[in-house]
Amino acid sequence: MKNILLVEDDLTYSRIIQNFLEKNDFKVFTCTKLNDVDYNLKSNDVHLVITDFRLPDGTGLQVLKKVKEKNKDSEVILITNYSDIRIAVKAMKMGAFEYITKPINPDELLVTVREALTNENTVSLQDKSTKTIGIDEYIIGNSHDAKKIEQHINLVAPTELSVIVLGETGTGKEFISKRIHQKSNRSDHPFIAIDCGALSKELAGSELFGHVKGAFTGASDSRVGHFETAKGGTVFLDEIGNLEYDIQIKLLRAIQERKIRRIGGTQEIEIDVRIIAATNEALIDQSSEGKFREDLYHRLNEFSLTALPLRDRKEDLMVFANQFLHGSNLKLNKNILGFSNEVEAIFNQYAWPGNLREMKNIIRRAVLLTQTDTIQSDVIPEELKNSEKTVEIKEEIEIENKVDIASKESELIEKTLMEVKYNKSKAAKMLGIDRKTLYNKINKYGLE
Ligand SMILES: Nc1ncnc2c1ncn2[C@@H]1O[C@H](COP(=O)(O)OP(=O)(O)OP(=O)(O)O)[C@@H](O)[C@H]1O
Repeated sequence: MKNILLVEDDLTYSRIIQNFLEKNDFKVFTCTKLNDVDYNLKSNDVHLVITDFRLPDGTGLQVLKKVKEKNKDSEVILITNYSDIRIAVKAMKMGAFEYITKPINPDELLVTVREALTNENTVSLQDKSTKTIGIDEYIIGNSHDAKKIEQHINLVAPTELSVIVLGETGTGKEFISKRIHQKSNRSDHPFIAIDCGALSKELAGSELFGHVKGAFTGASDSRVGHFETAKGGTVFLDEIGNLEYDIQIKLLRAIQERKIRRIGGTQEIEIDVRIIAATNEALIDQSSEGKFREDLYHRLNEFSLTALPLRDRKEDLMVFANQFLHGSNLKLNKNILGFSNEVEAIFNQYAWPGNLREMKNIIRRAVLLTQTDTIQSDVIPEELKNSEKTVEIKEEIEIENKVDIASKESELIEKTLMEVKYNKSKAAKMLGIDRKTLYNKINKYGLE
């Protein structure tokens, strides 16, 4: 029996969900606050967490962060209101398995829970494991751009070049990377996907390169890192822009020397991996601003590919929609034939901030709720029907991202300055920027 932790402060609601899931053979633990999550994760062998967004002492995103810190492969389902679409997109970006919206449709909840728990990556929160992606069908698309991406994949796959895949969240960067691996000479060896955003600062080095027994408090056994596990295969570094600066240095050394040393160890271990990294476009700016090491960026960027946002792939839009419809029909045992003209029109004007992932989720939900043979607009979320709001959401997401990057950059500069006792030449060197840029940034963020 699989164990679920439900974090919901509305006790009536919590009881209803708990009863419903227990009737369907799940064991459900409940708590009402963010503060109680740690205790519950520790004391119960939890396989899946379902959390409401609004909690009395925090948010579902904080729950998500806690769970992912404990084990990045564990799945979290977030419950939101329709009006919280931006939160939902953010949650997906942070690694939530799915978001479902209130009022909860029991069938939708059950399908989502079952999917999360049968996901081949799902492991108990008490386990530790790396993530390998499932074999979902890869769709090429019909547009000129889509065909060009496929050509580039075919071109670069058999080489040993490191690749950077650029693109917004949910555009298929991981899918593209996996396809490169599958078409490469390394395809019989592992494809190890690492979400750099979910690596904790303390354990990132150990996750990537392993550690020896006693290397740090809590290292009671030695451990093999992802670079060794991936021997002969491909390491996929997702959200590479989130790697801590000191890990960037270690990574650069590993790539250059083709050798690693486990944390706390003295022995040099040869590695045989190809690296594919994914990021959003901001990495180029981050690199020139010193947040991401330029030398590492160039090492990784021997070849680059860009996954286009869905809103710029109008020709491919319905190809994806129909394929996702087909996939959902199979999964949910339905036989829905297509979309109404109105739904197609809605899809065409929507900005799709969550790109393919968002589309797949919306179609799956629509399939679940449709009782006729065509998907009509009544099962499509309201947000999609209001294009002005769509543009607004997109702009707000962009602003949020910018603010986020700026605050991280300011933190990094401050930390570096403190480390080198405010010696600006040293700080600029460590950050990989010139002194003038550093002075400008100190002024910009008021760090003096
Ligand atoms: N070419 C494709 N064919 C079919 N489905 C796809 C394709 N690309 C992406 N998808 C669907 O979109 C989802 C998101 O893709 P993926 O995880 O590769 O995006 P991503 O850009 O790596 O996202 P993130 O930036 O959030 O890590 C996948 O789970 C898959 O269902």
